[in-house]
Amino acid sequence: MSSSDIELIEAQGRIWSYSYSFIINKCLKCAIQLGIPDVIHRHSPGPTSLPALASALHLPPSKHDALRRLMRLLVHAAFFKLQEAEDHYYYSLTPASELLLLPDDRAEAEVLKAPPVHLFLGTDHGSLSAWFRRSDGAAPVEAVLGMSFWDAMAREPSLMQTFYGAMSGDSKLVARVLVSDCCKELFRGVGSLVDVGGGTGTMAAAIARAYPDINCTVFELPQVVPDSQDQEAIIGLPNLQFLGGNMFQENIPHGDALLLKGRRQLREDLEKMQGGGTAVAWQQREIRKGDLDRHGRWE
Ligand SMILES: C[S@@+](CC[C@H](N)C(=O)[O-])C[C@H]1O[C@@H](n2cnc3c(N)ncnc32)[C@H](O)[C@@H]1O
Repeated sequence: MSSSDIELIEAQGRIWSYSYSFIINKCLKCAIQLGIPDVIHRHSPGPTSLPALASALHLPPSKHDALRRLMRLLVHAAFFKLQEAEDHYYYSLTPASELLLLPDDRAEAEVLKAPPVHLFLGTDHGSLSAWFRRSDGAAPVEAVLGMSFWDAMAREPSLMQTFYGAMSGDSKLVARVLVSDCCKELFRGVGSLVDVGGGTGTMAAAIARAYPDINCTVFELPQVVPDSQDQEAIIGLPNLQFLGGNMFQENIPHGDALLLKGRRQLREDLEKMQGGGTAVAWQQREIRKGDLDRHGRWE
């Protein structure tokens, strides 16, 4: 085989691989909808055999082999662990599938929560090629919904509750690391902090609680900001307040530190928009979740 053939085979494989990458998304959604993580969890501490899994899921025998294949793919994607013994398959959870357990089954239900996967898995975001042909400035999701994602969500209270609940769960985990001793240095000299797009205030509340001398502000879309009585009831910290506003239309309040959790692109957009001379000075300290991911510590 010539070297150009090898290149062609590799190129073909790449196309197949990316064309089929939607399968993992579909299989993950399917596993969540069938309740596979919860069934395996209830069988623990031992792993769950394939027949036990199929029977607990009430699947017809004609689908047992398809279940084995579904699990094989999800094992490959590290959502489950596989043990094989005497031609039998046994499955157990991994940290990723533990996060997918229903709240009642989750050991740390209050602390950990999966990202709102069901909102995104299998979602039809419309045709990206059609979006490229549009001359207006709408984001792809706006082109499909006819409004921003946030406005669409504001019309569906249950969706809002799910989304912000999940974001808050995610923040609890990150906040636990952020206020631990290893990150103390980050807060030295900070007298005020603004959590931009800070959701329902979980992260800012954790910081305000750990550092009573830091004055924390959550800057959020007005529809997300709880009313003042609720703020008192939910959080009740003297050094934490909410401010409603749109960061793309209004100045972000001044703070010694700006927190943009895990939002690199947003940070770049804001840098462009704010230019110089506004409330935000970008030499101010930032706390970025991505930095923790890359280096295992905060910069
Ligand atoms: C992905 S969520 C992150 C929430 C929170 N920072 C966290 O990490 O859990 C993005 C947040 O940005 C807020 N947001 C979106 N557009 C905004 C805007 N124009 N001005 C202020 N906040 C905005 C949303 O309401 C949402 O809470």
